[in-house]
Amino acid sequence: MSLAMHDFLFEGGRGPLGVDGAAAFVPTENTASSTGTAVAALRLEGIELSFGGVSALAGLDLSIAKGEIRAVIGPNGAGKSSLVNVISGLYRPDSGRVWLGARSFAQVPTARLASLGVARTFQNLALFKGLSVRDNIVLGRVDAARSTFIEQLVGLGRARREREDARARADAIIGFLGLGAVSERLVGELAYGLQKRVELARALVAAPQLLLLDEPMAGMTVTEKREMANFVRAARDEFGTTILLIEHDIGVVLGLSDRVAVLDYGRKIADGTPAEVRGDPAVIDAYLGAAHVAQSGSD
Ligand SMILES: Nc1ncnc2c1ncn2[C@@H]1O[C@H](COP(=O)(O)OP(=O)(O)OP(=O)(O)O)[C@@H](O)[C@H]1O
Repeated sequence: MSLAMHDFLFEGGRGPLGVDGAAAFVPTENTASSTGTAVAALRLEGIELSFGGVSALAGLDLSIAKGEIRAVIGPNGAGKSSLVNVISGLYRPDSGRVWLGARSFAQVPTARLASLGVARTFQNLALFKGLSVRDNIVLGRVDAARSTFIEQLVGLGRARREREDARARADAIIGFLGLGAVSERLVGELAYGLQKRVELARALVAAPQLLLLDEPMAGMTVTEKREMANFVRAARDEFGTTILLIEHDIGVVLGLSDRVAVLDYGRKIADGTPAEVRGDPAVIDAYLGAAHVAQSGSD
């Protein structure tokens, strides 16, 4: 991809999580490294969340550096989805804070996610099955539009420019993710693996700085998983997108991620590079032990 195309697609560094954008905010203590210089793209601080008597997240700390592919894994019920829902503001933690760049929240404002530079995909597809691939992807950009409802209704000025921009960006993402041949097809007619790719496209078209991928490879064939892993890596490499990956397929996670955090009963029991996590006895006990290996092998 040319630099011009990159700049066109992703306004890297100018958004709320970007280096330039960070200057617009009040200085904070949100540092990702011991040198105290880098601001993490995302940092969770002491997140507690429970449902009735059930603790879903128990004092969770987690940080993601800019441009990192960061996986969170763990057995069923470990708290992975709760984590994504806290980051995207669907759940308000009982205590703790979520830092997006230099801004911190007790509860992330879901309605402002796009303007905060955050996009997500869902465990179960959340696409409009009766619309074309292209229209679904355009809608991902429209979510990030700044024009008012009246401007959009009248279709003039800023709203018209945003619509043209959304179409152009959708075309570029369609090319980037190899969806050109199916761009006019209805999403509901596509194979499941392709639908998941459309969902990735819809998230990427908003030019997010932080992308939350909730089980992006669930239900895919081995080939589809490999393709999806390549696209996720390409998105990070080309656009510098920071990625939080929730995924059950350990092979995919270890091959794709820079760092892996392992949850069990809402607690982080390990955190490190794929090689470190793979050899951690606590992880082997809690998750990669014989029972879990057998179970994940049957997915
Ligand atoms: N909305 C909810 N209401 C009640 N309990 C919930 C809710 N969401 C999560 N929980 C509970 O919180 C705990 C963590 O669940 P969560 O879905 O976050 O785990 P998970 O790691 O995503 O699991 P899975 O891999 O099966 O999707 C579980 O005990 C679950 O039953």
